[in-house]
Amino acid sequence: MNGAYSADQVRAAERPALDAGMGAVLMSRAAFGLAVAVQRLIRQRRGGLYGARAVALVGKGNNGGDGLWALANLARRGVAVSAVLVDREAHAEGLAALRAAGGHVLSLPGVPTGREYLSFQDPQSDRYSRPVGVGEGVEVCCRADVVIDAILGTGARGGLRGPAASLVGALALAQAGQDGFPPVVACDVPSGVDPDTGEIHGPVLYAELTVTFAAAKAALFLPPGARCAGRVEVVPIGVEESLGEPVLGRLDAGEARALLPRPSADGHKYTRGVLGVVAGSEEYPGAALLACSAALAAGAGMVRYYGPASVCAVINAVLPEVVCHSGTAVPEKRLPGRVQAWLLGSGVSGDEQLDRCRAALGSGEPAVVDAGALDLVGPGTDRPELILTPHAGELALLLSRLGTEWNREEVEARSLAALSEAVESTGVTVLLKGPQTLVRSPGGLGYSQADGTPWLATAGSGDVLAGVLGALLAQAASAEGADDDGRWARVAALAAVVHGRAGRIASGEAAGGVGRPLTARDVAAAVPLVWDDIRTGR
Ligand SMILES: NC(=O)C1=CN([C@@H]2O[C@H](COP(=O)(O)OP(=O)(O)OC[C@H]3O[C@@H](n4cnc5c(N)ncnc54)[C@H](OP(=O)(O)O)[C@@H]3O)[C@@H](O)[C@H]2O)[C@@H](O)CC1
Ligand SMILES: Nc1ncnc2c1ncn2[C@@H]1O[C@H](COP(=O)(O)OP(=O)(O)O)[C@@H](O)[C@H]1O
Ligand SMILES: [K+]
Repeated sequence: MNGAYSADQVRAAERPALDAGMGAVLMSRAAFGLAVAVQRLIRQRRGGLYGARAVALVGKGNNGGDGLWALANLARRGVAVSAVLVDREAHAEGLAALRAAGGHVLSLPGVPTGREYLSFQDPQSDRYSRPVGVGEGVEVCCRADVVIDAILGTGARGGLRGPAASLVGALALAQAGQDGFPPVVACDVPSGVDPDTGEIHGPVLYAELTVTFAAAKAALFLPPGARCAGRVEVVPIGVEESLGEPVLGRLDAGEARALLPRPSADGHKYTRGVLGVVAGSEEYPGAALLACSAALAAGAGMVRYYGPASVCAVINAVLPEVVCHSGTAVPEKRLPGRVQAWLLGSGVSGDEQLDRCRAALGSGEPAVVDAGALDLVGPGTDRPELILTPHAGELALLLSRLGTEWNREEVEARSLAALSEAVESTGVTVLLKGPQTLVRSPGGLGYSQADGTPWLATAGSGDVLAGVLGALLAQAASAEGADDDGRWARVAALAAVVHGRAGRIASGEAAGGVGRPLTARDVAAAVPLVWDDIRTGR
């Protein structure tokens, strides 16, 4: 499984090699991987390396060291390279290598002393270091074919400070306002992003590519930092065996393919999983229709729908396969008919539908708890087999109801903290929807999936996800074995894969297209195609 690791885990994995005096070897592997990725990017854009310009923003630590060694490598291949030092120290060997390869060294003014244009403090080679102000630093970057962001890596604490913050702030403005701003390649993690939480404090550049070493850092899987990282390429440096368990997993195509349920030769509809759906209402019948069609499309053996007679009529006019029950729920009683799992809450409104949700929750089967039913889950519920599916706004409301005030923006800025708080307070599994879908269950491994497309941000898309997850949950609950602690988070992550890939099929991106608008119905219709699409393990 693809996994993401904390800075401490990566440091611990590197420790034996560092103790054995192999620090320079690890750095040369990292820098070589970075240089190769930058060369590829330059070739794609210009056809060749000769005459190309690369600039690296260089911090004081080993992240800056990687950037300096990578520039030296690029210089030997004909690229005109410059380092902009943003701190008053820099990795000494990396700097010497860059100078030996003919690279230029520029340094920002040292802000704290108040002395203007303080040149880089290196007595042996001062003459090679040209002081530049922030404005010139920006110009140098704008003229480059690629900008390497090597200010901070796993040693970052808090947002960028001092001269680095001034330069990156000005560059971020240029990047936001200028079409021709060169692509940024982040070294290990985008500087200014917390490597463990993905939180952003202060200015940050949006990378087209992040070249990360040994393994992805957690920030590359976590919003909002992950949105600054672009494509992520992992460069092995020889310490991977010592990494242990990741803090966040990500199902790849091969794993998802192995997990997708398939009927056994002697299976029947009940062994394939019966899903009970309490969704929609007279006000929002569409949510029920979308959830039921997605559940059928994701392979449920049977879908039973519970709701008002008028919604049953709408559903059966379009989906005759669905078995509808329009009787009202008797408090404290089970709803009629056996099911293996529930989908509750998408588009529900009114007391009758909420009573049905309560009855279903009381039955003890696993359940997807969406939208209107989220209010029924309280602190200390302690049922990992309940999977909540809020988006950021709904999670903020849930957390506020549980006792800590959050708003949507805060959840988006600190999504891992918000998710963890919800899981710890309720004791249930939570899937947080968004460009990266995050999943966590009590005590279990978390997942971050990024399989979709922004075209999925369309009304009803969440109802389709809930339907897919309900069907996969019913199939998982009816399957024998596989009753480990991680199964609820895993099935939720799998649903995010199916939903995301169905979105990419519906938008044309899975077939190599640039993307086109889609409707939630298109996504539901594409769900069965995921079983084919994923077979090649792409
Ligand atoms: N170890 C290895 O073998 C390998 C490591 N590798 C590479 O090393 C990177 C980790 O290097 P690192 O540990 O030197 O930390 P790094 O991220 O460069 O920060 C350096 C210094 O910056 C400072 N600083 C902190 N926060 C700040 C802020 N907000 N704003 C401004 N300054 C701030 C802080 O200094 P302080 O402020 O505490 O004096 C800190 O000490 C890793 O990401 C990878 O690229 C690879 O080559 C593979 C082999
Ligand atoms: N920018 C994006 N990139 C990829 N997927 C997205 C993006 N924005 C939203 N999504 C996905 O689209 C779905 C939207 O769900 P939701 O917000 O509940 O919509 P609705 O309530 O309209 O059904 C979620 O599965 C979410 O992960
Ligand atoms: K960096």
